[in-house]
Amino acid sequence: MIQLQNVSKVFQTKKGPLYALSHVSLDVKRGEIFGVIGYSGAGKSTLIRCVNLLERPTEGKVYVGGTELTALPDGKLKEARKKIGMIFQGFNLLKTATVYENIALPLKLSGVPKNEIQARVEKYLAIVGLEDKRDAYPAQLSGGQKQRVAIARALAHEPEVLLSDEATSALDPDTTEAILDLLLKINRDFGITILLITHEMPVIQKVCDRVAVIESGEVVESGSVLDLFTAPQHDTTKKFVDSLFGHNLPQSLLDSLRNKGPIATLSFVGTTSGEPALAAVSKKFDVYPNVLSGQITQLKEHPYGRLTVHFQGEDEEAVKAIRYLKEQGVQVKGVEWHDRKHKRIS
Ligand SMILES: Nc1ncnc2c1ncn2[C@@H]1O[C@H](COP(=O)(O)OP(=O)(O)OP(=O)(O)O)[C@@H](O)[C@H]1O
Repeated sequence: MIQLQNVSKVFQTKKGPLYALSHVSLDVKRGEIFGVIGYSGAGKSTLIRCVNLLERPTEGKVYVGGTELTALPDGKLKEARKKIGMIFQGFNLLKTATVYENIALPLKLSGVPKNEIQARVEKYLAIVGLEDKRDAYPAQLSGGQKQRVAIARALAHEPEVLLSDEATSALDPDTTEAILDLLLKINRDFGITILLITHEMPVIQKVCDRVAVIESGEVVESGSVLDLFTAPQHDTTKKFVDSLFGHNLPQSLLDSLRNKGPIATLSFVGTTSGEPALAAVSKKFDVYPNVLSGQITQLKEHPYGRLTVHFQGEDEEAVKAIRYLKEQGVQVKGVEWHDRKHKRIS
């Protein structure tokens, strides 16, 4: 549905050319929610603005719905952009216009007939749950309500694609949840393909099917959210995933426990695989697994758990226990022994 082929964007600065994007290729499939995550300055805004050509790539091709936008003359580009809605961190509402007018005016400008405008505004205000605010001004709304108006404004053009530029970054956690639920609903009920950029891993975790990690203008890793959570390859991806699971156990505790058996990080997908396997370990082997910290979290489709476990007992028994867990499909990582010389577990 959205394809970036070898897209680069170079800004000319006083210090010379700056590659905000460097040979980026992405393929977002129809109907999916695709996230791009990266730290500040990684190139996220430039990337999303290249999709609707708010920013024109210096090099490369951009396709939306099979049309190469980068090849269109201005008139046709304007038409093609109607298929692409966009929402922003700062909402971008007209302060002097009511909620109704904020949604209606852009429709009028793009030539939608008057009776159709009213029907659409009412329909999409109902979908975002703001029928009672139609005559309010933006200043009279909360951040979450402003973003709902912006979403209704985007949907009123009945786009095939919605671009979300850090849409929840200015919102508190509860409001973020509610807006993300609304994006999930829009994706599910209208089949709208969503491309979002964010620096927040919980956003990726909650709504995305696939994700690309961007750093210094380059995609350093991409894949399904599940694959990136369970087997991150690049250091930046690991940092993002770890940010959700930091354990912060005191070093003195870890040092003293390591003398009595290894400490390992277990990860598993689904509620059934990890915990029962761990419970079986104490019955099958002469080892006592103590959970030092842990979290089971919900990815869009699957529960995903990560536990830090101390295996108290003789090393030989701990080796067997860890091997057994791996056989049960549990990923075992970061095994720390007090004496590493004789341990290899495959
Ligand atoms: N118009 C511009 N002129 C010059 N440099 C720019 C311009 N726009 C962006 N840049 C630079 O391009 C790089 C990527 O910027 P971009 O805004 O895309 O990053 P980002 O990941 O969205 O960051 P943030 O999360 O802080 O918004 C940065 O080094 C930025 O300074």
